[in-house]
Amino acid sequence: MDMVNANGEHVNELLQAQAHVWNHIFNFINSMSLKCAIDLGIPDIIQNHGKPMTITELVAALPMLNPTKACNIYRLMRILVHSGFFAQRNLCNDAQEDGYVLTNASRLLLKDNPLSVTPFLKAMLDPILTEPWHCLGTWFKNNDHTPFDTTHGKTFWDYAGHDQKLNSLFNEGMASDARLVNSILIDKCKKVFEGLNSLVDVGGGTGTLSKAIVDAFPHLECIVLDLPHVVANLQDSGNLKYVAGDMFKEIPASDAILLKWILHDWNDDECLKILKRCKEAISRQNKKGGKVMIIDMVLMKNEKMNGEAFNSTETQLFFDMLMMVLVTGKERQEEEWAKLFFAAGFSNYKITPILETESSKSLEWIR
Ligand SMILES: C[S@@+](CC[C@H](N)C(=O)[O-])C[C@H]1O[C@@H](n2cnc3c(N)ncnc32)[C@H](O)[C@@H]1O
Ligand SMILES: O=c1cc(-c2ccc(O)c(O)c2)oc2c(O)c(O)ccc12
Repeated sequence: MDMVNANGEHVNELLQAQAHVWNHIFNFINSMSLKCAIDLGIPDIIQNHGKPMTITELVAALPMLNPTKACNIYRLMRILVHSGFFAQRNLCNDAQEDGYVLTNASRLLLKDNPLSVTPFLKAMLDPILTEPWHCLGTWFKNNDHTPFDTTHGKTFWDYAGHDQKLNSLFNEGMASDARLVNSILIDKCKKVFEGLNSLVDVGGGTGTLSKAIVDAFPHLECIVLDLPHVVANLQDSGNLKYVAGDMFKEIPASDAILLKWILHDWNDDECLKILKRCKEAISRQNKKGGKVMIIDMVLMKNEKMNGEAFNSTETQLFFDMLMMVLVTGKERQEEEWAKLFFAAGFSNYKITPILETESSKSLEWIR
């Protein structure tokens, strides 16, 4: 029944609006509850238990747990069951107890899972990366390039270059996410690598994708170009070489260039500079031209955003805001990508969707 209050407002609509606001105020609690479970090592403890784990067994297995806090672990597990990171199974024992089990989501958080997203979670939820969100409003009124700059007084990249904790957290986070994409990428996009003799993975990080590529294409000479603090101490192996450099200054000559999650870090002018350096590198190697392979997100069209694809829309918009807060980048719709490519002098492009929230673009540049 739709009650109307003394002010003539529809109470149900008011309560729904308040619930919507509360949900958005407290959304961060899901992220921080998950981070707490990782900090306590709960997914691995349940995995190592080998069968559904009762709350009593879980509490007993938590290292360094202050006994006075033990009574609150069930509350943490309750919200994580609700958000789909754990489930409960009846043990069918005399006490008819329930035990916690992992779900597909928490299996991706196990330390030994090669596709583990835990490094990525730790990077994204580290205070260095979450603090800038408090400066977003201030940033809209100041002259800083990013809220990250407002918070830390330097760019995300400069900070990573001087803070080993952020550097390793971020590089491991990218590597863990890259592992998830690599197998899909090499299976689905094998053709783009065929016929190439050389490839530069620009901003290739610690080389997770490049290692997978040279394993799949042993004849390919591959260079990972990244900032000195990223590739320092990384050893060349076989036809994979690490080069410290700045993609805005020079990119080693090559048949092809790979840009995975690079251009979304940068504004349009910066992207044009990167793409022009890519063209120079290819032109030095092969006068007939070559290709730039871009693995990045293609934002869905506005009308689709308001349509059925709610979850992937929200993920895409999360990344777009992340790029606004941490770096000078943005996520782009196809029209925005096309405008960039043609402004950089490329003659055409082809988009090959890889994942629901991301697509790869293989740029063909013919002189
Ligand atoms: C979002 S990460 C992507 C890493 C990797 N391509 C991947 O997909 O996992 C962006 C990368 O660009 C690198 N980068 C930033 N500025 C750079 C520059 N001026 N020259 C070369 N690499 C740079 C960073 O160090 C980082 O490794
Ligand atoms: O937190 C980050 C996450 C990502 C990221 C991770 C998985 C994806 O599938 C993706 O498309 C982007 O990219 C970043 C980045 O590019 C930065 O420069 C700084 C931070 C991040």
